[in-house]
Amino acid sequence: MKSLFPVKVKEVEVQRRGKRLLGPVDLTLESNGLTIVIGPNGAGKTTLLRMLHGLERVRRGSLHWACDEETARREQAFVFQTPVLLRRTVLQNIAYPLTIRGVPRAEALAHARDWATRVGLGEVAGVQAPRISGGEKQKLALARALIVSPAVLFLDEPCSSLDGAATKDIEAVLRDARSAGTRIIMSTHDLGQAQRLADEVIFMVKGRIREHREAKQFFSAPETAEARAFLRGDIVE
Ligand SMILES: Nc1ncnc2c1ncn2[C@@H]1O[C@H](COP(=O)(O)OP(=O)(O)OP(=O)(O)O)[C@@H](O)[C@H]1O
Repeated sequence: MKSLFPVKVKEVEVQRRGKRLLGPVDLTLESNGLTIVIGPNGAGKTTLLRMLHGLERVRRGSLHWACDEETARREQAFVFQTPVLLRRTVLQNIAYPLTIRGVPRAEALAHARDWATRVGLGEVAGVQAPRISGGEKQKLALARALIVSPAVLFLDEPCSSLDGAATKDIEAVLRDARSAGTRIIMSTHDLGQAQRLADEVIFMVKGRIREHREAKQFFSAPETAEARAFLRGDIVE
């Protein structure tokens, strides 16, 4: 399969009801590393991820993956901050992306069972998905995204309402996915999580990318005054 990377974003703007939510943004993402998007509330982190995933209408500028559009679309998965679950069992939810791709039911469920165990949902595999806890729902969403081995995985604050144990489990699954070759791009409010996971950081303020750098450099010597203030814990507007 042809690589999706580099993906090139040139002067992209996203607007809603005449208000600019994002941009203009220039960004090139290479094929390696885990990218963490950080910045104050309302900085445009979610909109950036949605734009890259093709969920936002790009009003100005261009977005190009290195492959054809159909491959790019097929090879991406997105884990939303509040996962949408089917009113079925945990196992059936995890198997769903395979069943809609025509994988035989027994095979899809066997694969889903494997994923349920990997993300720590083995015990609740037969429970109706709406009844599981918030942390378990995020694990389900992650397993359901990873079961198709996407080339790219977007996650929008996947641990925002989770306790330490669930966060630790999810970070372990993400590290494994990265080692297995999935290119991860995720937003977080949690600076500790950003430091634990990031290979590179995108720092946003007011719909613009202010820094895009290797994580160690960003955290040890941020270039902009806004990033320095943000890392100190000051309010950045
Ligand atoms: N559906 C919408 N209609 C109008 N404005 C919106 C909509 N969704 C988001 N916005 C605005 O767009 C801007 C960027 O929002 P976005 O959710 O991308 O930021 P964020 O950095 O992810 O924020 P947070 O950290 O609070 O999740 C914000 O000013 C937000 O109020």
